[in-house]
Amino acid sequence: MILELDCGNSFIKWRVIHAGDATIVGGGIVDSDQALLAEVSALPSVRLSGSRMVSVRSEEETDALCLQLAQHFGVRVLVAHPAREMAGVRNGYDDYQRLGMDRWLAALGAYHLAKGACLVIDLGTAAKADFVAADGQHLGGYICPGMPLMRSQLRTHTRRIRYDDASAERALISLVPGRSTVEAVERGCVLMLQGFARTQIEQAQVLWGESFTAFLTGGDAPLVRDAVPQVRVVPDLVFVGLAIACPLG
Ligand SMILES: Nc1ncnc2c1ncn2[C@@H]1O[C@H](COP(=O)(O)OP(=O)(O)O)[C@@H](O)[C@H]1O
Ligand SMILES: CC(C)(COP(=O)(O)O)[C@@H](O)C(=O)NCCC(=O)O
Ligand SMILES: [K+]
Repeated sequence: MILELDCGNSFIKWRVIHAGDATIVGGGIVDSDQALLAEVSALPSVRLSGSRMVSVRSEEETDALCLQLAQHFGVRVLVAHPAREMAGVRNGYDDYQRLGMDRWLAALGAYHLAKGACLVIDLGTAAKADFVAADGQHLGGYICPGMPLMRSQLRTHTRRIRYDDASAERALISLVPGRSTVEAVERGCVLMLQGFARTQIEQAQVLWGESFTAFLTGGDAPLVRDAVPQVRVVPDLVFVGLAIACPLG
């Protein structure tokens, strides 16, 4: 069994797959290293033969987690590193090492699935878009604040915007103009995300007409999927790319 990890700025996404056929044994989303160790340990009869990881966290945090995983489960963790070119995709950044590894792997995964021009919209802590042309050239992309950052900026930099998580969730049953602070903020931020996603689709249409595949991923993908019906929602897109970048026998 292989443990796969996607360490974002807010959450660690993990799953355990069978080494042979990649069927999924279990998985989850956790907000700390401790919670990760606890959840993976709680899987019944799990025997890990290897592990692979993508991380956008600091080198120190990433190394510390790898060490804990090695001590806990006795596995060496393969960590994905930047590349100029991989699996037919050429990194489009001026300095390829600066491109976020989650973006790079999602682009590899998308190109692998699309086998042609593709757009990735990834809605996590940050909202990201990346464009890969039909010949595999990564054209670059965009980074904006995602839902958690938009929310916390408003809460932090205003004096009268305060509400709890439960009312935030209730506010999103509809997107009509808000009649309370929580509704106005939550719905406003979702419309911003939807606008971001739509604009990226329009950019792709300008580049490629209708000859492209758009992918939507990241924890907040459900908030925009109805606004961009032409996208393919692939929650594990980063893991698709991770398997390409870090093959394990
Ligand atoms: N089960 C879940 N646990 C935590 N966040 C979730 C969950 N499902 C959806 N989300 C949403 O996903 C967002 C985080 O997305 P994610 O792609 O994991 O971010 P990152 O990779 O930056 O850590 C949160 O803002 C939250 O709204
Ligand atoms: C843009 C990001 C912060 C997104 O992180 P996430 O929302 O996945 O937690 C990450 O991809 C990153 O640190 N990128 C490096 C900068 C860049 O891609 O240009
Ligand atoms: K991410």
